[in-house]
Formats: sequence, structure tokens, C-alpha cells
Amino acid sequence: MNKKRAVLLTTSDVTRDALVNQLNEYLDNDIEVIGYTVEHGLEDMVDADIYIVSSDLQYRELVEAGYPFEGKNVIIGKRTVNMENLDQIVEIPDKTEVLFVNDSEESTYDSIKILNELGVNHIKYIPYYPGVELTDIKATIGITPGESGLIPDGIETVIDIGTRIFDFTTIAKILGAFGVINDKGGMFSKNYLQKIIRVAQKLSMSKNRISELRENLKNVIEGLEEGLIAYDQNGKITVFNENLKRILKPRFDEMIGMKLNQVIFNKKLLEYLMDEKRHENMIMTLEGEEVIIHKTQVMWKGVTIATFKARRPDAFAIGINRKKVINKGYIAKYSMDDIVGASRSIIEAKSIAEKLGQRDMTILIEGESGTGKEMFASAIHNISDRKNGPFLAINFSALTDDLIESELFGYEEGAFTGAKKGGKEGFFEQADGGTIFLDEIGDVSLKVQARLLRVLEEKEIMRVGGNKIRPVKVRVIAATNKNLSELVEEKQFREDLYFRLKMGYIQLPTLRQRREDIPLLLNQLLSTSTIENVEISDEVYDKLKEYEWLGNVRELKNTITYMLAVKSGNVVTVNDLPQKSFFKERKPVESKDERIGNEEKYRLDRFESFLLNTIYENPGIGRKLLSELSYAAEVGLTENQIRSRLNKLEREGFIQKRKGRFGTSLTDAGANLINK
Ligand SMILES: Nc1ncnc2c1ncn2[C@@H]1O[C@H](COP(=O)(O)OP(=O)(O)OP(=O)(O)O)[C@@H](O)[C@H]1O
Repeated sequence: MNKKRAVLLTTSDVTRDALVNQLNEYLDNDIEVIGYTVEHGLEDMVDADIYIVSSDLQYRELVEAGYPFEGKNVIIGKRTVNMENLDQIVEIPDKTEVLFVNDSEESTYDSIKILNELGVNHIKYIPYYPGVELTDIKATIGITPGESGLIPDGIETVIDIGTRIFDFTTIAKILGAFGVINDKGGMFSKNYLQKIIRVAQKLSMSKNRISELRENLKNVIEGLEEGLIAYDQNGKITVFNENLKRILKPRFDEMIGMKLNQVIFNKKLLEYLMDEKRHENMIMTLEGEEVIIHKTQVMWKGVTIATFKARRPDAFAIGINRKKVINKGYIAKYSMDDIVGASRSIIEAKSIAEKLGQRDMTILIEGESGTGKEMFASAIHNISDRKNGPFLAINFSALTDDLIESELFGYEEGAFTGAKKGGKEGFFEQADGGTIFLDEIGDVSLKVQARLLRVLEEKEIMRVGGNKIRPVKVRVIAATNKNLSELVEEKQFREDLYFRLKMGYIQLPTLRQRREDIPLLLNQLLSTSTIENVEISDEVYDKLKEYEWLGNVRELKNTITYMLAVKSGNVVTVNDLPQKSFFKERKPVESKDERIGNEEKYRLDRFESFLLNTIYENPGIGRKLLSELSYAAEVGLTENQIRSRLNKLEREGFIQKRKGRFGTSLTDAGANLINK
């Protein structure tokens, strides 16, 4: 029997070899397949029973070139992607944009269509073939069926899924033409189906695997003690965890896809993160905690991963808001040079601070909220001999009485239920050799005052529940925004402690007393902002100089942050100024009559609300009982804190205090307020 013959016409050697192989898989030895590549010329082509052309396009080209097909048995092949090679595509993450590269428009769209039909449609194919103009290629992966040479520059990963092979119908036609369809058809379709099923299985398996992987990865990232952020060369954020949010306190909840400079406003940090040449770790104070930042670059992907780890364990732990207690960690972050101002009052305050700083004495700083008390304390520490020791800032207004004692002085094992095994070091012991900054000292109870006095006088502490005396060498800087001498007069603050603290004394000027410093402060704030080339119009300067600034420099800082956020263009104009309600309002000192109606706009906090309600129910109640009830109600107010709040409520006209057994009761305005 004569051997039958098929001639295969293709455009390239690679295609020729792939298709010849495929045909040999299905055709018996008694059918000979001879492949030709058109570009090598077809002059010595042999006669055959069947002529197979590799694609419709090629057929049209051959006809146009005058190739004589008349009278010949021609099969025009249809091609499909080779399913054996789809694994790599299946593994690409969902929704990734990839460039699909082939030699012509038709074959490119064709292949993409086939892949989509096969269910390999989890990624986005961007068609590319010679002649396509690509602007702004975002894809980094290129997929091609055997046309790697056409992949444009800029594509980092090339996946060659191999030359496209003949599809089911073409093979069936060829088998039919040779009259072997009945013998081979079954095997062929079975083979074919098996392949399709395998691809589908792989696809679903790896999809499951990928989502499982993602889930695991997420658990790992969220389980880290560190804050983690990953971003690409342009600063675009790709991954972050919840811990990072606790440390960086970004303005946005969802940061993926945003640029680093949209969420991080700390210039130093931003520069460090974006500088590819900096590989060293960095230590900086964020949200009052000393944080170690470590950077790793994943070279081949252009990704940088940065981790943020607080020095102090539990620094950013959920639940216990330690930050409020120890405001600025153990590091004094300001120096004298950071304190901006050329006005006489601030220069004077700085010069006193410099003198006192050199001497190891206790200092009392008085000043309204936001005038820079903590800044001064920190700068003083940094010029003192203790500068290499720790600096602890404690805010008393955030602590209950019981906590103050155990936190300040520590406790021995078994001192109270829940006390840690082995006891605990207090802040004074932790600050040994350094400085302790006691903010809002006017808020502490008489009991704590007595203990503080002992530390100052004896330079030693005793832990709660203990009897051992421990020496401590700590310098105390205390601060208050209250008038301490008035409190002394009211017997709310121990006179001996007052004088013991006031060995050195600094009174900080309010911002309204030094309006001439506003432009300087603004320029300093602008220079540390990450937003560059911003100017402030003269009108804005003038307006800002007119404000009251009851919140002082902190309020000014908030105002400029606001204006930078809302401005359009490079100049901050009067249109960008916040509305009046943005600013802290002066508590009106009004006559009793004028106070009526104040309750319409007054907002009670939960402490005041507790106090007014309790007084309403128990007219004449005293501070001691109020304090006990407040603990029972989990509001937790010391007698001292109650006193200062009652004073405020009295100034607002909501309560009146009477001497003797009538005690404290609500005014009509106070009653209206709680009924409201
Ligand atoms: N002279 C100044 N120069 C530059 N920045 C200042 C100055 N004074 C205060 N600030 C800034 O204003 C903000 C408030 O300062 P700080 O926390 O020291 O005030 P404070 O008086 O301790 O406030 P509070 O009593 O409310 O705790 C800080 O961000 C600080 O950096």
C-alpha cells in the first residue's frame, strides 16, 4: 500500500515543527506529514493527497502571492492555544494586566478569545502585535504563543505558552480527509477532552490555592507584632497591616493604591522610605513612641517592604492606650532650637529654660494648653547632664487615682488583685538617671501629692504594697495649665509641694501675647510639611494674626494642616481658612443673666453629664460621695478632678455651690441641660 502524504504549509520553522508533531500524534505511520516554511520558498515542494495551511491568514497570503491551489485538496487550519502550557498563566494573580503578544491582529485577538473561552479569564489581556502603539504600559508580564521576539521593552516577565496548535475541528477534518476518522476520532476527542478537563482542574485548583495562600498571607501579616507596609518604586502602596495603622495613624483606612506621600506627612520618614540608597535601619519617634524602622527591597519586583517595631513592648497594643499615659515614650524629641519665636516673651522663656536646664533642679512650667510646655520640658532635658538618660512624660489627666499610684511608684507582687507576678517597676524607677515630666499636675489627688512630695524630698520611692525603700535619681519637671497658687488657696493643692516644685519656674506666653511670631511659626510648619513650594498669601498672614488662638501653637498647627489639605494650587488664600467653628472658643465670662440660654450650645462630656445627673438626683451631695459614685459608675473621677469640673460647671452657670449643708445643686440652666 502506498503511503499517503500530507503537506503542511506554515510561516515559521517553529510553527512547522510544532504542527508536524501534533499531526504525527494522531496520524498513523502510513500517513507521511511533510512540513514547509513559506519563507524558505516552496519551489521543491512535493505532491500530496492533502495540503494543510496553518491559518486562514496564511492561506490568503499564499493566494495573493499566486500560489496555485486549484484542484488540490486544501484544508485551512484553525488554531488554538496549547493547553499543555497554560499552568504559568493560571498562576498569575487575578485581575493582573498582562500584554498578550502575537504576530498579527487577527491571531492576537483570536488567542485571547480562546483563552477567555477556556476559562483562563481571571487576568486582563492587553492585545499587542506589530504596529500597535503602546503608551504607558502598566503590565510587567507578557504572554506569547511562541513570539517572544515581539515582546516590547519594559516587560519583565515573559511567558511563552508555545506555538498554537490545530484545534479540534481541524484535526477532525484532516482525519476525515484521510478516511480514518472512525478509527482515530474516539481517541482524539478523548485525548482532547482530557486535556481540557486537566486545564480546568488546574485552573480551579490554583484559584483555590491562590485564595488560600492569600488568606494565609493575610493571617501572617496581621499576626506580626510589627507594622508592615509594602510599596513600589513610585511609592504606590501594595500591602499594609492593621498594626501599621496604629503606628502611623494615617488619615485613610484603605491605603492600597495610594501613594506614600498621600498618607505619610512626616517628611523625614517619607524621605527615608523613598530613598532607595538608604538601607540602614532608622529610629524615630512616632505617635510618642520610639520606633525602629527596617527596610527590605525585593530587587526583581521593585518592591520595598518596611517594618515598624516599637522599642517598648505593647506600645501600640490594642485596648490599653498607653500612649495617653506615657505621652512621648522614653525619648525627649525636642531641642531648644525647635522652639520657634523671636518675640521678647518667648526669648525670655527660653533663656530662663536654658539657665534652669543646666542646674539639676525641679521646675514648674505654667502655660495654657498648646503653648509648648512639653516641648520646653523635652528641650530642658536635652541640654541637661541627664540628656543621655530617659525622658518620661506622664499626663495625669488621663489617669485615675489608683492607676497613678501604681504606675508612678510601681507595686510589689500581690499588692492588689491582678498585680503582676514579681511586681512592677513604676515610672519613677524607669526614669532613673533621667527626667520625668508630670503634665497636668493640678489634677492629682492630695494622696498622690503627698507621695510625690516624699519622692522630691527624700529622693526615694516605695512601691505600692511594699516596704522596701528604693533610691531614685530623677529630675522632675511639672506642668500645669491651671493657676496652681489659686488651687493652693482653695486647699486643693499642697502648699509644700507647690513650693517644692517651683524651685525653678517658667511661665510660657500664650500665642496671642506673641502674635509677631505667627509668620515664623507658619514658615517652620510649612518647612516640615511634605507639601512643597507652597506660599501663604499676605492676607492670610494678616487674618491669622487677628485670631484669638485659645488653643495656642497646637491650634495654629492644626489650622495650617487644614489649609494645606483644602488649598488648590500653590498659594494658600483666605478661601482656605477654616470656618469660625474650627477654632477654640473663649469661655464667656458673663453675668448670671447672660448665662441663661448657654445650655443651648453647651456640649457635656461624659464626666460632666455624670456629675450633673448625680447632683440632680442627690442635691447637696459632696465631692467625696460623688467620687465614690463615679467609680461605681465606671466614670472614675478623683475628688480633685471633680472639684475642677464643678468649678467649670459653676462658671458656665449650670450649678451653684452653697456653703454648709445645702452643698451643690443644679441651676435652672443645668436642669434644662440634662433634660435636653
Ligand atoms: N514655640 C514653639 N515652636 C514650635 N512649635 C511649638 C512651639 N510651641 C508649641 N509648639 C508645637 O505645638 C504643639 C503643642 O505643644 P506642647 O504639646 O508642647 O504643648 P503643651 O503646652 O504641653 O500642651 P498641653 O498642655 O495641651 O499638653 C506641639 O506640636 C509643638 O510642637
